[in-house]
Amino acid sequence: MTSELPPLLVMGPPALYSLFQSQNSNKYRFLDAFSSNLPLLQFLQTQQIHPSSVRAILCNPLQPVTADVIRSLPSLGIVVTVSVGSDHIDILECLRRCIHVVTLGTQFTADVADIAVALLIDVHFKISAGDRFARNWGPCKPLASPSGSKLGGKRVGIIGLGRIGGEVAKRLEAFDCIIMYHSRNKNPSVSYTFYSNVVDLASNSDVLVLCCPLTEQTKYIVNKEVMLALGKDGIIVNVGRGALIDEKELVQCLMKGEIRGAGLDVFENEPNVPEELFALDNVVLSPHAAAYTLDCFMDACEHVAKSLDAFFSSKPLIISPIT
Ligand SMILES: O=CC(=O)O
Repeated sequence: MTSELPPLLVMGPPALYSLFQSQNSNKYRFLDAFSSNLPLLQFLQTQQIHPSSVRAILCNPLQPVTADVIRSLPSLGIVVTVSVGSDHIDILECLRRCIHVVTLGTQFTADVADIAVALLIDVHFKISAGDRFARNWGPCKPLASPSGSKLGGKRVGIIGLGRIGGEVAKRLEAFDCIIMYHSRNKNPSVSYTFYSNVVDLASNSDVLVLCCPLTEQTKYIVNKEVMLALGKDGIIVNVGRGALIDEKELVQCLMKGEIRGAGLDVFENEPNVPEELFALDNVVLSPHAAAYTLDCFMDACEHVAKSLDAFFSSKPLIISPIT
């Protein structure tokens, strides 16, 4: 019976799909390529699936959908990713083959913006560092050093004022922060100061929040020059992609006190996190989990289900713009 279901090649950790899988196990035969160590074609062989019968991939940023993967599946017609970003998918190859690429729309926006603000507050007020301190607080220990200054009035430079960046701005305005931004284009519908140059934005900011997609143009958009321009009182928050920052330089700047701190949800070579960061109290780390609530997952599942249903019944797809 299950062998008659259309195969759905799953590329990404099963935990991310378990909810979707539990709701749709009667519709698709789930092929967990992520947990297999075999090359794709060999894996399919072990499942007795011919490559030409795979028409759909469900993926997430932890496993790339490369041109080689796409080329090995001659009937592939859709790649659905449980993410807003699509940098893990070879989009050019998909375009060349007219393969639909479906990303999430607004399902993760609010949670990611909330976590960006949470990371900033944590780094600024040293909440996680204070938590570690409090657990070993003894009568002879000095109090932790004060956190410096108020969050209100801080100049926050947002890199990428899209849906998530806009929500971060809205939240931080409520904390009386002064918002400024860098984006591909100036947004005429907001009054925040626009900087076309990231170094200029950094020199005029106390905090940089990275919310933009990773592309050839944005890789290492925060390099050493930008970090030095931000300066030793500056904080960086990254909820975009690890490779938006030159991570080696970031580690050096944090260790040398050339910037004040960082709140990081994403890393350049996930799941590897630079070990030097573990000993630093001015860093708050999060395992690419900014959109990790059940609510988000339920919304994402609905979107994925609708997209795959539409594809397999040849109906129009709801396609979010690729960012
Ligand atoms: O990383 C998560 C996403 O792109 O949604």
